[in-house]
Amino acid sequence: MTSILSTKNLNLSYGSKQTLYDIDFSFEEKSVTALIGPSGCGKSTLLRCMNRMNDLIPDCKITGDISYRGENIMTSDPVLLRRKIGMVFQRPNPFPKSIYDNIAYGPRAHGEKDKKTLDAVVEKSLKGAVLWDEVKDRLHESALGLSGGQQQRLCIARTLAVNPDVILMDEPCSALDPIATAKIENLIMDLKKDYTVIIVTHNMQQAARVSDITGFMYLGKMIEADKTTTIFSNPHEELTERYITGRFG
Ligand SMILES: Nc1ncnc2c1ncn2[C@@H]1O[C@H](COP(=O)(O)OP(=O)(O)OP(=O)(O)O)[C@@H](O)[C@H]1O
Repeated sequence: MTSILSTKNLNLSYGSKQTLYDIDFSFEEKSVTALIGPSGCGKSTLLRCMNRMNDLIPDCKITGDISYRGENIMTSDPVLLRRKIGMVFQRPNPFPKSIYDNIAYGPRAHGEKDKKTLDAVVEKSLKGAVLWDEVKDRLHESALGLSGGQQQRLCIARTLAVNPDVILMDEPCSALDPIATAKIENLIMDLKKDYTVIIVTHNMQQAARVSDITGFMYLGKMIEADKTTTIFSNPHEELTERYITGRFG
């Protein structure tokens, strides 16, 4: 396995409140990594560091290194970085536009004007997010008319449309019912053939089902990270065991 993103001595504070402590972590290419841990332990904060979403938060101070394919992300262009490291949020957030225009938005913003090319990107991205068959006959209808689960797959398709390398997912199923959740989970397992996926989840069964590697965080520290099967069957740290057996959190 090859490391695609890594952190070294990563510390982060919001104002005077330190939230991440000395995180040393490597994310492996074309695999699914789940970040788990009790509420407030810093999972989303760590995820947001990976495409510099925390830059948008005033008073957020980061020290240490984060590298993406060997390059320091703190000195790279954040717009290009976010194209390569896309993000899917907790609540589906389609634009109030047609299904087609949601997907074409990113490529157009990057200068693509050719209709045939855009048509092909829209089809490929929707197929990649396993949504094409459900929407191919209504591409020019509003995305807001889709169900919650369809909207979340649309948001994943919108991320795929700009040809990312890594997809960050922050609790992507927390607003969805079990059937829609199962579809997204299957999609995540499919996506790792072509992409690196990092997912924050509160749902330990979900982490166990979809991820190859799991990192357990507690109070801003990465307590333990290992193969998901090891974390859930034979964790090294007692704290991890207590968390995964439901004794706290
Ligand atoms: N924009 C912000 N400004 C100030 N503090 C923040 C901000 N975002 C998060 N925090 C604080 O940082 C800590 C970690 O939050 P974070 O959202 O990363 O945790 P989490 O593990 O993802 O939690 P949850 O599982 O509840 O989403 C919390 O104490 C939170 O209140």
